[in-house]
Amino acid sequence: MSLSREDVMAVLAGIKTPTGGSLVSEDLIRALAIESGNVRFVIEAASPDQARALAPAQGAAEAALKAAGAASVSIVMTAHENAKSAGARPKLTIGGHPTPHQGGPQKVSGIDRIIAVGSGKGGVGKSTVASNLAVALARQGRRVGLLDADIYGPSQPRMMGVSKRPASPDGKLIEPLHAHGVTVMSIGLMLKEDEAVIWRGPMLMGALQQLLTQVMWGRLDVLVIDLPPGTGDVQLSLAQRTQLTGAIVVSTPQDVALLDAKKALDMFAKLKVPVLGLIENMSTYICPNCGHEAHIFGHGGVAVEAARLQLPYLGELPLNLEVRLAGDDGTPIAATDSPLAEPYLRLAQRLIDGGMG
Ligand SMILES: Nc1ncnc2c1ncn2[C@@H]1O[C@H](COP(=O)(O)OP(=O)(O)OP(=O)(O)O)[C@@H](O)[C@H]1O
Repeated sequence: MSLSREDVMAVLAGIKTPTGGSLVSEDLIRALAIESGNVRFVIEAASPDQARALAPAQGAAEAALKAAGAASVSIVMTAHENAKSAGARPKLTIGGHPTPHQGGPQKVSGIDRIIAVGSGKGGVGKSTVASNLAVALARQGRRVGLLDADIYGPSQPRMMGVSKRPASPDGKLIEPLHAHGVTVMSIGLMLKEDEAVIWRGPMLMGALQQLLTQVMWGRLDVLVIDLPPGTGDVQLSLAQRTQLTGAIVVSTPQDVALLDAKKALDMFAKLKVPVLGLIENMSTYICPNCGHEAHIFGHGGVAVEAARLQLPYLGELPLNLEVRLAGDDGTPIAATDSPLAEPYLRLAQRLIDGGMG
C-alpha cells in the first residue's frame, strides 16, 4: 500500500505528545517527504528539553507508520536552541535556526580564504572539482579545508573516503575529519547513512552556519566549499553572511548546462561574490582502447562563454572513468600519481599564483 501525505499526517495526528496534544496539532512536523513508501520527516522541537521529552512520541510515530504500511521511516529530531543544559553531551543536532544576521558578510576566524565551488545544475562534476581542488591545493603545501555544503546530496564523505561520525568532546565544537591532507567536514557526516533529509530553509541555514563556525577548522589558508547545485537559499545566505574570496563555476559543455551556469554566474554577480573563473568538465573523452578523442557533450562552449563574459577560463577537465572510480573509491584522482591529477594541480597552482589559494 502506498502512503499519501494525508495518510501519514493522519497517523501522526494520532501520536500524543507529553503536553496532551499531538505531533500534528502542536505543529512539530517539518520537511515531510514520502518516496516509494519511505517516509522521512523532521520533528522540530522548541528546545533540547522538549526534544528529549518527545523521544517516546518519535518511537511511537515510527512504529505506527510502519504498521500503516511505510516501507521505512526515518525521523530526525531537531531543537531550536543550543543546549545550554546539555553539558558535555556531544550535540551534533543539525538544523537549529541560524542566529540573526547582523551587518555584512563576516570573516570566519582562522580561515584566510574561502572559495565556493558552484554549478548551475546537479551532476556536472562540482563535487569532483571541489574535492580534487582541495587535495591539489594541499599537495602544494597549503592548509586546506573542504566543507561539503551540498545539503541535498552530500557526496564528499564518499569522494574523500571518510565516514566516521565527527566527535564533539565539549558538546558544542565539532572535530572535523582528515583525509588526503585536507580537513573535511560534510553535512552528510552528521546525518545517518542513506538519510536524505529535505531541510526547510531556516534549518538549512542553521546547519550551514554551524558547519562554518562550530567546526574546529584550525588555521586554514583556504576553505573550499562544495555548494548545492543551482541558485537557492543556501548560496544566498552563505554569501550574505560569510566573506567569500570568490566562486568557481563548473559546467559541462552542453548548452543546457551552460544556460544554467549563466544563472549561477548572475547570482554571484548580484551577491557581489567575485567569480574566479569557469571550468569545463567532462570536456574531452579519450578512448582507453584506441586513443581516439571524442567530445561527448560538446567542447569549448565554456571557454567561449567565459570570454564573452570577460571571466577567467580555468580550463577543461577530461571525462574519464578513472576520475569517477577514484571519486567512488574515496581517493580523488588529484591524490594519485595519475596524469589525470595534472589538470587539478595546474588549477591549484593557478589559484595560488593569483593569491586565491
Ligand atoms: N571528469 C569526470 N570524468 C568522469 N566522471 C566524472 C567526472 N566529473 C564527475 N564525474 C562523475 O560524475 C558524477 C557526478 O559528479 P559530481 O557528484 O562531482 O557532480 P555534482 O555536480 O557535484 O553533482 P551534485 O550536485 O548532484 O552532487 C560522479 O559519479 C562523478 O564521479
